[in-house]
Amino acid sequence: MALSLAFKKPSLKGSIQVPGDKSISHRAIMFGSIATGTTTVEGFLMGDDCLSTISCFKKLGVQIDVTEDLVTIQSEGEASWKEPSEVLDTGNSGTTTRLMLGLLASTSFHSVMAGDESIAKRPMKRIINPLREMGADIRGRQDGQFTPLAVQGTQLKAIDYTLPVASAQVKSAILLAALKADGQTVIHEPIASRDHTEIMLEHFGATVNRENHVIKLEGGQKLTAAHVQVPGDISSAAFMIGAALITEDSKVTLTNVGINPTRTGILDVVEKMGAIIEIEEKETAGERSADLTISSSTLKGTEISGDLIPRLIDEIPLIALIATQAEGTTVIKDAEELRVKETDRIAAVVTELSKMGANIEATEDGMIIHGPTVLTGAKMTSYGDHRLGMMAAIAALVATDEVAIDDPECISISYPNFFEQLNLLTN
Ligand SMILES: O=C(O)C1=C[C@@H](OP(=O)(O)O)[C@@H](O)[C@H](O)C1
Ligand SMILES: C=C(OP(=O)(O)O)C(=O)O
Repeated sequence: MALSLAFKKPSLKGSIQVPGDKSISHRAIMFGSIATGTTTVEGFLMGDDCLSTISCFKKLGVQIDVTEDLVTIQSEGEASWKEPSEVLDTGNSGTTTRLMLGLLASTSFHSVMAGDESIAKRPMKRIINPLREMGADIRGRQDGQFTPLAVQGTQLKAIDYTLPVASAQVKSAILLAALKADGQTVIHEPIASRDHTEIMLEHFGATVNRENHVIKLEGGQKLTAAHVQVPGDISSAAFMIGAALITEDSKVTLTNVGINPTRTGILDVVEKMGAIIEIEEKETAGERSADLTISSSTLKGTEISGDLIPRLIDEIPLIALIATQAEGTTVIKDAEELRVKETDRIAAVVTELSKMGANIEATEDGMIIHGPTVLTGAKMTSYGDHRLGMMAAIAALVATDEVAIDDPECISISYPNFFEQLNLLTN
């Protein structure tokens, strides 16, 4: 159902707590299902993607209870998992699909995994190639490049592997498979990607050796249940950061936002563009978090490339939008990974922002944006991609006319109360 947004150049004021981090929420369910005992998760993201992860592990026989404030996982470890009689449906979630492959590959049973039409187009051989080197038996379309994927679990062996792409999903799938592999697995990561898996392995009692972009994990380690405190998702917070920056007379506080350094590229970039942003770090039991206070700012263009890209990969649609309001040129390079997310996010961002009058052009591995430009109303397509839907909604705040979004429901993939919170800040 389409949604029409017509803001009257609003200012944003107030304080909100964005929903829990999607990457950490996925991993809390996975590790709670691997560990022996009762794991509790506070601040879990009740978004579609993370609910897909819960659904898949319930089909493996893991007991998972969900209330508004707490998710409780009771498991006797991977050995207690049951061979699923149903297809494991991963919905729209690349993280669920790819990390589960690492776990299913080392079980003692057969399983089949499939997702939605977006997942069916996303590359899986980047995961299956290293898992096959470990001895995994995985079949799928085009020799395992695409779902549906059939996995015959087996005993795996350790590998020494250099990641061909800066992907935390590839790294994490190998680490999860390595937990039950014979020997020590070594992963070389030329460019750092988010390290939530490494942190959570240690949180659940495993020993992980990390130095100079090399990660070593001994197989056979047992994990023990734990409590997980999930901070707010900085990838969701990014949209509210951008909203405050590009509107006039705004001041917004986002409480308890995760500031894991492998995820804070967005903060580095907006500060370099001239953003007025206060960061007050909090004491937490889990990963680092902070209260962020963002005020309307005059922004200037910048260049975003190299090692910075994996630290803000999901924020690039939002960054492209704020670049349309910045003085000068913004160049985004080395971001070819965007072409294999839920959509081809380079093509989609350029097409959609161009509809609103943005001066933006696509390159093979990124985009170039000239600003500032006045954005007009338009009929925006989300392509079923939550981050495109949110980009369109934030763009509507500064558009001269009404903005229609074709599938606003897709935003619940990662931010189920997005419109509720946006309305709270604009009223
Ligand atoms: O490991 C994760 O939780 C994620 C890793 C990233 O994907 P890649 O690892 O494919 O870059 C990111 O785009 C995704 O939203 C979540
Ligand atoms: C790409 C994303 O997630 P996933 O890879 O889990 O689908 C995202 O959240 O932008």
